[in-house]
Amino acid sequence: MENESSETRNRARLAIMELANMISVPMSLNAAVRLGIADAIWNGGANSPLSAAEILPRLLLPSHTTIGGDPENLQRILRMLTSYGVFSEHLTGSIERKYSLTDVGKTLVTDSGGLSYAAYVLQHHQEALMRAWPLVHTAVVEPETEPYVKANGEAAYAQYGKSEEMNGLMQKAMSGVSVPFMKAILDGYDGFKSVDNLVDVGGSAGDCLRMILKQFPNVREGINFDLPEVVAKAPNIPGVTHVGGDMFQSVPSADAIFMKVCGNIIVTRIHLLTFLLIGRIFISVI
Ligand SMILES: C[S@@+](CC[C@H](N)C(=O)[O-])C[C@H]1O[C@@H](n2cnc3c(N)ncnc32)[C@H](O)[C@@H]1O
Repeated sequence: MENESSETRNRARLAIMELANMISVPMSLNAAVRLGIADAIWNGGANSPLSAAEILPRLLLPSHTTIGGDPENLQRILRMLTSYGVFSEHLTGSIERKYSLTDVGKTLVTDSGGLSYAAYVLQHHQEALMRAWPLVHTAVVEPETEPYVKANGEAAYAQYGKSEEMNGLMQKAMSGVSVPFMKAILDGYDGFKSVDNLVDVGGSAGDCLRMILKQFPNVREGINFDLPEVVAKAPNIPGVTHVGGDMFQSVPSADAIFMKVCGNIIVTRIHLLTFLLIGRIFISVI
């Protein structure tokens, strides 16, 4: 082993300690969302730098909070997330630190449609997922059963289907991520202009189809295909038919197939899916 006092060893020890404590970053982010810090600072577009004591009365504190909250602990969360680019810290002569939102922080601000990335943050830290993370090592030694199933007794989507709360959070998270993403896609992509009917496989609440149909009136029929429990909760969208089923069994036919997935849940099985499909396929992975 190298000399323990060398610069390289010092940096390595710090790096491993930072990694060991890394959980504090997403947990602080989760806390910031639960408290509604982004909307409080945004304050209808002002985004003026505010101290922790000024932010505190604007937060979503439960009604039983008698002491009005703790500004010091709030500041710890603000400083942690400032290190990761969510907030900007302002030191203006006084010793009081003030915080505004960066572009990253602004993704958590609720828009006029009630959406933001906040639900995505909450969805990724819900209790069932948090129970699975400490079991990741078992995916190596006992790969037959995935950690989520070991922790919760069934697969994630099966569980979402039974729980209104989990299903609702999933749909809200997907809408929050997909609406701005689809705006960006539709700004520069015109591949739907010769499509008459389109099926969105794993379309969740149908936001992507709604936006495609609005921009491309030539798409006369949209089929939002997802698990039966998911489409049962999807809203009515003119021109869109919700169809429930399992994509690994079959998918409804159409001129073209649209598939937007976040992460690798479905991508790992896309090779199987492509055998089931006929027609043009538009796959987007973010
Ligand atoms: C990560 S979400 C993506 C949702 C949507 N495409 C978007 O980008 O906003 C994956 C979607 O696939 C759906 N899904 C998962 N397994 C499925 C299956 N076997 N058959 C049909 N849909 C499925 C889920 O219910 C969920 O709505």
